[in-house]
Amino acid sequence: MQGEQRMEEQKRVDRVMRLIREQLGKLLQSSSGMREDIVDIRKNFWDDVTLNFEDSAEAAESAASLKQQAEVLAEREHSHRHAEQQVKLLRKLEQSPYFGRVDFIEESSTENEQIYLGIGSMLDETGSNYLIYDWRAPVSSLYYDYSPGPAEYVTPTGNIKGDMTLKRQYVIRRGNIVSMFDTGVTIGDELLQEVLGKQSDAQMKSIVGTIQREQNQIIRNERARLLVVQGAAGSGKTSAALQRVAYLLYRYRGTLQPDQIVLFSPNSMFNSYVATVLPELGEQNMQQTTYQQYLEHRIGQSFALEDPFAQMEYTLGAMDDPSYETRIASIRHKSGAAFMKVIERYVESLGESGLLFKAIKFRGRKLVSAEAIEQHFYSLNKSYTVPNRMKMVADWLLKELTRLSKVERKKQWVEDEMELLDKEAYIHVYNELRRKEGSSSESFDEFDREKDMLASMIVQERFKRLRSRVKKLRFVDTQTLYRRLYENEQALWLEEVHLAEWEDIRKLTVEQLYRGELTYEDATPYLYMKDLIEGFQMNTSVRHLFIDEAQDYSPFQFHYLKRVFPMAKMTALGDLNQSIFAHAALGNGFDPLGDLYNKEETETIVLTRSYRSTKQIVEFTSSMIEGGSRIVPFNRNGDEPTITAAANVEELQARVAERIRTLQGEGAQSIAVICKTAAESLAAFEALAGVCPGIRLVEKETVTFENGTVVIPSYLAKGVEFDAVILYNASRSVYGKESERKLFYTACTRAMHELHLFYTSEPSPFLSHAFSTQK
Ligand SMILES: Nc1ncnc2c1ncn2[C@@H]1O[C@H](COP(=O)(O)OP(=O)(O)OP(=O)(O)O)[C@@H](O)[C@H]1O
Repeated sequence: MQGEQRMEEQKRVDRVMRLIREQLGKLLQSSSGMREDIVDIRKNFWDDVTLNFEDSAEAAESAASLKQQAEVLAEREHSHRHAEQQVKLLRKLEQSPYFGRVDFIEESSTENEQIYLGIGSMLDETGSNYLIYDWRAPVSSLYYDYSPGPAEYVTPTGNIKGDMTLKRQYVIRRGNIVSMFDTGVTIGDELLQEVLGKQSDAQMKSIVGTIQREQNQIIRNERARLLVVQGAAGSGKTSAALQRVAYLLYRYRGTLQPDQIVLFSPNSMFNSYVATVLPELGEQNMQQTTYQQYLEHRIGQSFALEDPFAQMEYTLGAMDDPSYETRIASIRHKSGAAFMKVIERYVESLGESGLLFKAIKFRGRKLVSAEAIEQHFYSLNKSYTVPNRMKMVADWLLKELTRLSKVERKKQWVEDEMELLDKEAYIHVYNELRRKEGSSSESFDEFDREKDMLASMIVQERFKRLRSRVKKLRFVDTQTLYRRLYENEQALWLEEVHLAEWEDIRKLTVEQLYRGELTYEDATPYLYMKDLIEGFQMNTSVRHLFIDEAQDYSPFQFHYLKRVFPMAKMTALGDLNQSIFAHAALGNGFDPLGDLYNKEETETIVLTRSYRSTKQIVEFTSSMIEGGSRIVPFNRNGDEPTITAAANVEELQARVAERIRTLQGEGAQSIAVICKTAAESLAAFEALAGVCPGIRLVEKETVTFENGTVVIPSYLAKGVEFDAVILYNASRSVYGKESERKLFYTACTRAMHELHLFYTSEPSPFLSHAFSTQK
């Protein structure tokens, strides 16, 4: 029976493969025809339109002809792009046409329909029956959500109920069924076993064939304004997020463009790590960025801006700094949503008095003084908001500039510059005058008017920068205003800051700001203040915001993002056990998303099954954290993690090098030596480079993720995985403080198949459980 079924299925695969090849052949032929057409049209574009501008009727006809030709070209280009996408999809289907099947009898029918699922849809030769359904089609969710038995799926027009009579999975390679099995459980473990047992790629994998039920809920969620995914390390949060992007682009094709989806990822290297997953699914990529990139874009050159990794290096390594405790308190305080209130009150008070402006200067002279701007601002009706008044000030300044530019034209410097003008400028002015006055006049004041015009041209050119600065509201002194927030010790806006450390935080911040430094914890509050004064720079075109590693964002940052992207639904994916930033490191109840949206708009999905690591590694790592017993390992066995003691650093390095060579010898594709900080990484790299050829150092500037052997600081390894992880120095002296527990856990959970830890003198206390179970 089994054999017969398999033969039947193979026959179907053969038929589908034949059709794929036929369709591919036809498409290639017609698409090459289309390409030639396009090249032809582009080449002969101007020959095929009739251009005649003699009178208005002729000109209108020319315009129509031009438009028509452009439309033909656009239409061909569109069809060609579509054909190309279709070719790409068929090429992928040719590798493996489908991975699953469900048989389903709808409640109102007796027909047992067979639904085959693949990475894209395909119709039969009649064009009316689906041979393969796209995995994102409504009916396909049956496969992910149910076992055989009563089942239903959601369509845009309502729910369809029925009975699933069969669920089958396939592994098909180049047109041959390699394996096939019927499954009772949601998605059979056998296939997952096979997928997870593989070596890691340099890029993230697409998981369409083995998406789990809980993951499917994330992927297809359409209701929630805020979808929170709290999932254990390696539970597929990032994977599900990427499939969700693909799903949304499919579900809303035609209305949702890839650039209306933004993914905030933990670092630039991570972008290259996930970059290829979506094209793999046949989609163009969404926009990817990091929070730091956004800050840099907004803050520009105004300050020397610290990045989150520099902040992390400080919190991990600068315990000897006398201001250390103050800085940590400062980070915590400025990360909270309550601090937003302080800034709001401050800006409110600025509406009454205290705003600071910069004079508009030109050639070393003040054109409009700061006092004049201030006076104008406060003369405006106070019932207008601060940003509205700011806009009015800008309009007033632009008018002032127009007036002042006329005065400026008479200045000697203009005369001087005129002498230096080249011939083209003169010709240009001459022609302009002719154009304005018609060809007739050769009047006596010609020379004066030419001079006037040249002067106006020179001044206008130089005033351009001033105007653009005014339009950007650069006349507001936001840098000093931010410092003032801290300078005044008894200010009203600080009323609610009941913090023992506040006095020290205040002083420390003022010092930093005097030095022109803006710390990472100050960056978002600064922007918030700036936006409250100048008006929010909102992005209303983005419809979906994905925040990966959400636990690394502060509540303040989340509220801020919500304001910047007011039209976007938010999907926040995180693991509180991997909260490695100082603002969260100690608070176990830390919940950055607490009150972002109200309850009706928020949905939370918890993932507890961990797919990345072997059972042994999951059991080992989950013993390090509170609530770790809730993490369910996927049933995939491997070697126990090892913990090796070394007498001193030299021996530790020799042992690590030996382990690397063994792993390389065993064929591990990706090996990471994870260190705590950048400084430790550099030292490790220098010690290992001579003895482990090909080893590379990953730094925060590294932008591409590649396979091989790397030395990497813990916080850059976030979100990424490796076949084997070596924890370079798991000594108590390195990971001893409670606040380092989550960092340690994050580092260890990067391992897929093997985990090896090394230490000198005393092991980290986070390993105590591992030791007690070893004995
Ligand atoms: N349904 C699935 N089928 C096959 N592989 C899966 C599935 N879900 C997750 N994986 C694999 O598990 C690994 C971990 O997934 P992913 O990186 O998305 O997890 P994560 O929750 O974002 O992890 P972390 O928080 O630790 O960075 C990846 O190799 C991914 O391909």
